[in-house]
Amino acid sequence: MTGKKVVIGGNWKCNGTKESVKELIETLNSAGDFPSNAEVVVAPTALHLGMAVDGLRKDISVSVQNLWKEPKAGAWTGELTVDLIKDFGINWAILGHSERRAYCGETPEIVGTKVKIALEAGMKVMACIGEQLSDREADKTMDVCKEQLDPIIAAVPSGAMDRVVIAYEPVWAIGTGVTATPEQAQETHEQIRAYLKTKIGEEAAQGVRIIYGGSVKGANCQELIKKADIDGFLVGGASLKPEFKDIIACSSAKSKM
Ligand SMILES: O=C(CO)COP(=O)(O)O
Repeated sequence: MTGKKVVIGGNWKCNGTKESVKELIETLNSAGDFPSNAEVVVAPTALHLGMAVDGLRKDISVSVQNLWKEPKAGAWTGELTVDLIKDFGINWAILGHSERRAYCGETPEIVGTKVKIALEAGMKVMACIGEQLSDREADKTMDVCKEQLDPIIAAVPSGAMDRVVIAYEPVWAIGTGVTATPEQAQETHEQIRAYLKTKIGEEAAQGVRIIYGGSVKGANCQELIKKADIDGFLVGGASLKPEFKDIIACSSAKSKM
């Protein structure tokens, strides 16, 4: 049995109405006890953060989906700085999501800067990495992951690695219904952990939670979570549905390993 908690993240992306978010909060609040080894985090849109912070049961943490690359509030129209986020009682950030890399011009260096800002402010981070289909086909999966990982690892202040979760999300599996097979996901997670070992040492690398994202559902989470280097999930579409409860529940399989 590993001592690590299983991270189950729900990335709501740019979805939700006041009504649907209210319903989702009620569904999660009435979901019964979660496995004791599950760490559940949901990331609503910026507009719905307040509803989630006020409305969700206290064993569900709330995350932002992004934050600004400067630490202090000020003249940054349209942005959220880490001091405002923390003031709201929010301690988690998803950073470097592939959609932000692809559509908002976030380079590996910008992601590194944001990781540093969040960690220096005491927050926990789900730092996302992952290759495109063309990278995988060209056998470049780990080259891309390393390029994205390097600035993230370099950004971690001393002693803060336990607040970093690496979310491996192959872009070809996001929102497509095509999940990486448990074997494919395990293979890359294992390679990511091996690379982390070369950077931060064996013990620290073993402690890092590496979670998988890309078309995770109630129907496939059981097989994925059994894999040795899969320490949880970052869920998109299915996190907006009642089946998110089933994905949380599968954490218990890890406590038996
Ligand atoms: O991008 C994701 C989570 O951050 C995954 O999204 P889907 O679960 O909808 O494929």
